[in-house]
Amino acid sequence: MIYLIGFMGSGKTTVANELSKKIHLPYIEMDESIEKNCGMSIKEMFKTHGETFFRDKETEFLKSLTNKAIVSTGGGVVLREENREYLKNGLSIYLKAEWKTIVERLTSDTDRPLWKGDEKEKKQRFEDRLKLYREAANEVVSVDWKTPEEIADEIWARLK
Ligand SMILES: Nc1ncnc2c1ncn2[C@@H]1O[C@H](COP(=O)(O)OP(=O)(O)OP(=O)(O)O)[C@@H](O)[C@H]1O
Ligand SMILES: O=C(O)C1=C[C@@H](O)[C@@H](O)[C@H](O)C1
Ligand SMILES: [Mg+2]
Repeated sequence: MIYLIGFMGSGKTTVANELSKKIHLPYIEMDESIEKNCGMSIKEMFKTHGETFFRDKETEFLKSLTNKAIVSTGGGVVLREENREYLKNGLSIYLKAEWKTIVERLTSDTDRPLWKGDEKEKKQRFEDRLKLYREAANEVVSVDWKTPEEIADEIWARLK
């Protein structure tokens, strides 16, 4: 299993799509799959059942995958230690983005329930997560100033 991990907006979905075409492996979108399984959007899930409910579903889904695939994970999948250990046992690639890159990409986003609050709150969440991504990663790839294709090529080169 190849897991792409990283903060919201780092490009996991975009790069998973690109990598999938390159190496002919199916790609799974964790957020979307969980939404489908639960019959509601993540935004709705946070609102009606709370974050813990979503995090339980996330761990459950992560551990349920069996067939080899590229998995675009949710940005917060690294919050639980058991998930970090699980990811590290596969092949997990951390798409590392600068704060500035994230802000540029998510400026007008309203769908991500944890992309909220003032700039300071969002930046704090970003900084608190950095060490968790590193802890869960087998490989780190910087994504700033690179096209999705260049990033997919770099990942592919490291996998060979
Ligand atoms: N390398 C890139 N260069 C320029 N724009 C990019 C790049 N990668 C992603 N983007 C853009 O940034 C935004 C966020 O990307 P994407 O949805 O792939 O991130 P994500 O890591 O999957 O986020 P989330 O964790 O919230 O699902 C999208 O609008 C996407 O088109
Ligand atoms: O960073 C996070 O905690 C999240 C990222 C998204 O991918 C979703 O999984 C959800 O919005 C939570
Ligand atoms: Mg995504």
